[in-house]
Order: sequence, then structure tokens, then C-alpha cells
Amino acid sequence: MSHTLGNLPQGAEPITIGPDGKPQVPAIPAVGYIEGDGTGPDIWRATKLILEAAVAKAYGDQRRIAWVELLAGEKALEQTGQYLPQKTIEDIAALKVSIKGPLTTPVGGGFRSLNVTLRQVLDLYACIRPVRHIPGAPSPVKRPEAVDMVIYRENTEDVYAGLEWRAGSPEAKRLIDFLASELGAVVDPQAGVGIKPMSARCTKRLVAMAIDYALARGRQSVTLVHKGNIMKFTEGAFRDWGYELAAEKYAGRVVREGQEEPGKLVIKDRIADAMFQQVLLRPDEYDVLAMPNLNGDYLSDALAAQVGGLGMAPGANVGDECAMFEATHGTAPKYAGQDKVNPGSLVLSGAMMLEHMGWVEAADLIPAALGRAVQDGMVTYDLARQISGATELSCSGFAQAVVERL
Ligand SMILES: NC(=O)C1=CN([C@@H]2O[C@H](COP(=O)(O)OP(=O)(O)OC[C@H]3O[C@@H](n4cnc5c(N)ncnc54)[C@H](OP(=O)(O)O)[C@@H]3O)[C@@H](O)[C@H]2O)C=CC1
Ligand SMILES: O=C(O)CCC(=O)C(=O)O
Ligand SMILES: [Mg+2]
Repeated sequence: MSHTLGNLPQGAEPITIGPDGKPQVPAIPAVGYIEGDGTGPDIWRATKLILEAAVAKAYGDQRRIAWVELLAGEKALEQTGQYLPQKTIEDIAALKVSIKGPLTTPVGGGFRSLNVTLRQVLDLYACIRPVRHIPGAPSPVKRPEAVDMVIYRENTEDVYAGLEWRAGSPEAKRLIDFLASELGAVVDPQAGVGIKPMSARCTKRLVAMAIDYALARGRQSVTLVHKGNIMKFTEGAFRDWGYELAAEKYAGRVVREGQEEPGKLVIKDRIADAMFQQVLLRPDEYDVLAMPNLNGDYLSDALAAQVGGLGMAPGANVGDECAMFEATHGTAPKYAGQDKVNPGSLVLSGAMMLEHMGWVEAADLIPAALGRAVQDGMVTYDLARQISGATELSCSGFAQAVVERL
């Protein structure tokens, strides 16, 4: 993209992408941020405080982040008259690394998801959500420490892409007529209709990213999670393309389940409904998970619950050049402006961002300090209500407690 960034903060330089596809990060990189709607501003303030303190602790005055605000959501509407200005999209692409708070999407009407739009137009095709228990965090399961999974969720296709038409609309009627006359498929003429696109190209690049990660980290398995018994040519094809890619691109380094060999990565698959009970009952058997968009959305929140809830679940949207880090949860609107919710999810997303930038010394400080705050019982309301004797802190109070433990 040939977009030029406007004035960067003093001393800041943009991140570029090296020939190896990895970010090349100057000492004072310009990094984009979107505050987000609802509780977004509260958790962003807390996150910024912790990220800056971790970078200062790790590198003194040798490195620092120069933040560049990018407008999206309600704040963008107020200031520019648009929910998602083109400039924001172009700046995210040019900056290469950014972090965002959650953005509101209305249910049943109104504009389409800004979050999904950003992922699609920037081709951030993998949504990566690691789910791991932080010792001391309360959990509804008996062995939360057994959960150590990384979700790779396809981020651009599936019913999530928003190709649908309202019941009774001329477009829905036209599509239903076409389905009947051309394909012999009977759909109630009054139905709303949606399309579920899934392609070999998007499936294979997602599964390749998951396998690359698993091989690089010495993980045990990659599980393809699909509903291919029912949706044979979309979710079933996801499974088949996943295995095909593994055999074509990773021959000799991967094996199928049942043919395990020492040192080789196991590729297996599970049907999505069964997978929800597997992760509860047999979490030790699952490691890296690759799945279509909607399955990934559902399983992310369910797995987050197993390790303490949505306040503890980080994530990233990653493409070939650009990456945008964001919490798994939404705007939690009933707590907006109360300085109340757990910023842990965005904070841990920020730690993922530092790791992506190669600033691992700073990245590693963050989960450790957050864990110490939790173990000391210094937590926000969501964890405090599950830990007897805990001290309930505000969102900013928790951020301060983490900074003190870096
Ligand atoms: N990527 C994004 O920007 C996303 C945006 N959204 C959008 O957010 C809006 C609200 O969605 P909703 O379905 O209510 O889901 P949310 O994830 O916003 O909130 C659901 C519940 O999860 C708990 N929760 C969420 N965040 C936190 C946190 N930081 N700390 C502690 N608890 C938390 C709260 O539970 P409790 O009530 O028990 O305290 C909250 O009521 C919608 O417009 C949706 O489209 C949703 C997901 C992702
Ligand atoms: O875009 C939205 O509003 C919801 C997105 C979501 O739930 C997710 O990506 O996990
Ligand atoms: Mg979700």
C-alpha cells in the first residue's frame, strides 16, 4: 500500500517488514492504537501504563513506544462523521503493528462489524488466541493448569463474513428464487438467507500458519476443528484441505493421529460439538487448534472461561505483513466508564504485541507480573467474586498493582 503516514511523534520511526517477513523495529517505533468503545478507554489506559512500564524496566531509556492514535468506532464518528475512516485502515497497514480496544457492533441491524471489516480489508487472516492458565486465577474446572492451547481462527471467510439478506427483502427473494429454479434447493420464501464461503486458499494459509507455529515451538499437535459431517463442502472441505496442506507442505515433519512417531507433529481433527466437551474433559490432549471463523469465535470465549474468564484472554489478528492485537472480549457496555473491568485481556494482547516486535524481555515481564498480582489476591471484580479474601481493585488500581510487580 503506498499510503504515507502523517507526522509521526518526535523521534519515532515506522516499523518495516524485513525480507524474512518479520518486523524490523527501531528503538522508538510508531505503534498504532484504537481506544475502543464502551470499556475500551478504561482498559486501554491500563494497558498503556503497563506496556510502557515493562519496556522501561527491560530497556531503560534505550527503547520506547511512540503511540499513534487511530480513530474507529464511536470516537471516530464524533470526530470525523464516520465509524471507520479510510485513513485508519491505511495507517494500520502502513504502521504494521497496532493494538485496539473492542468496538461495538449492533445486533440484528445497523452497520456491519468494524472488527470484522478491519480483519477483512487488511487481510489479517489469522486470529490467534492463546489460552493458558495463570496460576492463582480462579476457574470453574478442576485442572485449569491442563489448558494450554492456541487457537488459530480463520478470520476472513465463513458465515462471519456477513453475506446475508433480511427476510422478505427483494434480495432474499431473488436468491431464494434462484436457488429453487437453478439448483432445485427449497428454502422458505419468507426466510432470511446467508452465505457461508470457505476456500482452499484461505483455509490452507491459516492451517500453514498454525503448523509453522506448532513446529517452531515444539508443540505436540494441531487439531482441525470443524462441523464437516453436516456442512460437508465448507467445514468438511476445511478438514480435507487442512490435511492436504499438511501432507503437501510438511511431508516428513507431520503425521496423522494413530501413526505417531517421536519428534513429529500430529495432525488430527475433531467435530466441533464434540470438541467443546473434549476441551473440558481431556484438555491435556489438545495443543494448537485450527478452525473456521465461527467455530473459533465460540471456542475462544468458552476456553477463556476455563482459565478465569474473558478478562484474561488475549488475541491477535495477523496477516503476512500487518498485525493488530486485541482482546478476545467485547465492549462490556454495562461497565463503560466505571474503571471497573479487568484489563488483563488487552494487557496480555499487548505482551503478544511486544513479542511479535521482538521485544521479548519486556513481553516476558508482563504475564509474570500479572500472575503475581493475581496470586496476591489483588484483582478486579470478575476474579474477586470467585476468590474468597481477595482485594477488589478498579481497572486502573489493578494496572498499578501489576506495574508494582514488574
Ligand atoms: N473484537 C471486538 O471488538 C469485539 C466486540 N464485541 C462487541 O462488544 C459488544 C458487547 O458484546 P457482549 O456480547 O456483551 O460481550 P462482552 O465480551 O463485551 O461482554 C460479555 C461479558 O463478559 C464479561 N467481560 C467482558 N469483558 C470483560 C473484562 N474486560 N473484564 C471482566 N469481564 C469481562 C462480562 O461478564 P459479567 O457480566 O459476568 O461481568 C461481560 O458482561 C457487542 O457490540 C459486540 O459486538 C464483542 C466481542 C469482540
Ligand atoms: O465484531 C464483533 O462485534 C464481535 C467479534 C467477536 O466476537 C470476535 O471476534 O471474537
Ligand atoms: Mg467473540
